[in-house]
Amino acid sequence: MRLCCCMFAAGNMRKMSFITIIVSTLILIETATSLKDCRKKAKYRTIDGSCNNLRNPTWGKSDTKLRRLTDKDGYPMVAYEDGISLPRGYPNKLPNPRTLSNLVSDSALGPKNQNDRTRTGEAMCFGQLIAHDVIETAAPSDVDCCNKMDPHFGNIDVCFPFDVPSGDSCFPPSCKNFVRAKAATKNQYSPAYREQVNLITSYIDCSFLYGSTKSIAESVRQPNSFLMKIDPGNLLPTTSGGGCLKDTPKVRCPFAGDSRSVEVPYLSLNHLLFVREHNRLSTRLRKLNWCWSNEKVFQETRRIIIAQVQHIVYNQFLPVVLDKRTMRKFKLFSKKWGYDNVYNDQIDASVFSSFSGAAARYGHSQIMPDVSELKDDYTTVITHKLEDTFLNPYLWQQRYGSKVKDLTRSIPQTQTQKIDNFVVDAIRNKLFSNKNPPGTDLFARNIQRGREKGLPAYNEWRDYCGLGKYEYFYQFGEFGSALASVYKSVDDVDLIVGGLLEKGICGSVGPTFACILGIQYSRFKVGDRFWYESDDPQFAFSKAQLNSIKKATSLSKIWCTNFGIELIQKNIFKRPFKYNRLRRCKTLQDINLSLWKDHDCYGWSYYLHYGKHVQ
Ligand code: HEM
Ligand SMILES: [Ca+2]
Repeated sequence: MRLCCCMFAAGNMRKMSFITIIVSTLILIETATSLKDCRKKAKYRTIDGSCNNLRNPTWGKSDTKLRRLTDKDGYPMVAYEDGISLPRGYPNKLPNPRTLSNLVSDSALGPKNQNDRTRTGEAMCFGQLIAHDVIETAAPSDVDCCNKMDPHFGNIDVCFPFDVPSGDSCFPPSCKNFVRAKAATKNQYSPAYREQVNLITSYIDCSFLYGSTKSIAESVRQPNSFLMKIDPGNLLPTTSGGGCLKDTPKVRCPFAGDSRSVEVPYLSLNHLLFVREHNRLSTRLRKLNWCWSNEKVFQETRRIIIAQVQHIVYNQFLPVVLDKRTMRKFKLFSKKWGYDNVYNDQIDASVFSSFSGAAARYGHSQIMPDVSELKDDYTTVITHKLEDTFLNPYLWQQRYGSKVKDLTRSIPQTQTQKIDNFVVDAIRNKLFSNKNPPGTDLFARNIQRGREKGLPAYNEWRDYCGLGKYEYFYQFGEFGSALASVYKSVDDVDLIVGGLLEKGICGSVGPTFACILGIQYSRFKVGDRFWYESDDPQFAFSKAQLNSIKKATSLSKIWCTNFGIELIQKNIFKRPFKYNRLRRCKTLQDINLSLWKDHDCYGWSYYLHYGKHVQ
């Protein structure tokens, strides 16, 4: 057994190049079996992301495996303790995650004011929405790993709970439940190591709005219509059951294209934004092109909304996450005008594990401690503690959504927390405390998640990114000695811990996370056949339409139009300063939908009215 462990020690396993060969074989086999199902000339994306890549139709599809990057020698970036499935450091080679969380991410250890000087609350909220467009790792929800009576208790394949050590300032010594992400089912072509499953489409395709499966896609749409379902008050539609707080009246739990929409009000409001935008644009398209079928109006609207979101992500959102050099290095900005044929069918856009398990979670450090309302005088503020709002739709649902305007007026005016190693108490000490008291610690969970997913340690990623490994703890800066007190080696430091301790340029993420995010966001773009700047005649926008999307799309305009906000700055992710001052909503440009006027409809209309068909 000992021998076996040595053989498969985390580092050694990466030297097993046959795994890479097996992975590529697997992909080819998947391709061969499902290519025939693809409609090669389809104008619209499939809901589940299949057939985006015509050579490998399952790339980026929902309900497929997460990927691993391969290092320069072609070995996968994976680091299970036994090389196959045991969490990195298992059973006790690495520090307790809660101890680490207390040592490096307790906001009491940081400066008094941890607000970001330039970024707004929406920089955080939209970050979560986009994270929920690309990744939802499958995990069982009904297991209690701290309960001896649970059939999975003590089974490391399923359970990986952690202890709260004595002397904790918030929790009594106790066991914290932690269930491992579901292992993907294996077949003869699978890699030897455990892999996880992404339940949603990896593409930036607004699956948070339209769903990643046929059944969700159907349930969010109004039957026989081009519209999305809404509730009275123009709110998210509701259902009985769902993941809401148990005090929520039985039939009032909201649902959306992604199952996590009710996690926090910030997120629900962002979901609501795009439901409203879909209904706004589709209603206008229907008026413009009365001869289109409901399905055509729906799909054309979907295509425009996805283009808007892709444009916002790459030109407005990512620049507040990544420094300019990284944006340029990975060619993330769109071209100012016209088409840009970036598509490369060799690039797999599927999410890889260290993106979802660590780097893309940078946003947890940005979460603000309050949800606030801002009245229309733009000075009166009412705040609600974040911990009272988890899984609770009451705030924005009450009185047919009467508070939606005040809540959404506030988000672009509040400051987000800095991207750093500190995490607010609501998230680190009270996560879901209103559902399962006394709650849990999201930072500790992130550490535990990285280990159970076999993510290579921080230093491996520094090496991968060409940044050079750290040799001494002092290189981690002010928290180096805290790390030295619990880790045995610099090489052991967890990716999420080291990544968030790095300082980025002008408040963006540090170099290791910039590298991981840069690679993944480049793949989302270059690996997406339906990328909005494509000139593929099968589905491309006309040049005029594309230029209108580029020129007139801003999240600020979509926000103020759909929420009825009077004043907003042009760049919603940055606070209103000199060059980004507050202005009237109507002064911001809107997409020019008349460019979607279908002259065929007008020909028919003329024919019906005047008995003569003109083209
Ligand atoms: C606003 C409050 C937020 C809450 C309450 C929250 C909560 C959570 C929770 C409970 C998880 C699962 C943790 C685990 O067990 O592994 C999670 C995962 C994640 N979060 Fe957040 N989060 C928030 C905001 C954000 C933001 C702002 C971002 C990014 C900018 C983000 C990115 C992610 C990512 C990428 C994952 C991994 C998803 C997966 O693999 O399924 N979250 N979050
Ligand atoms: Ca998606």
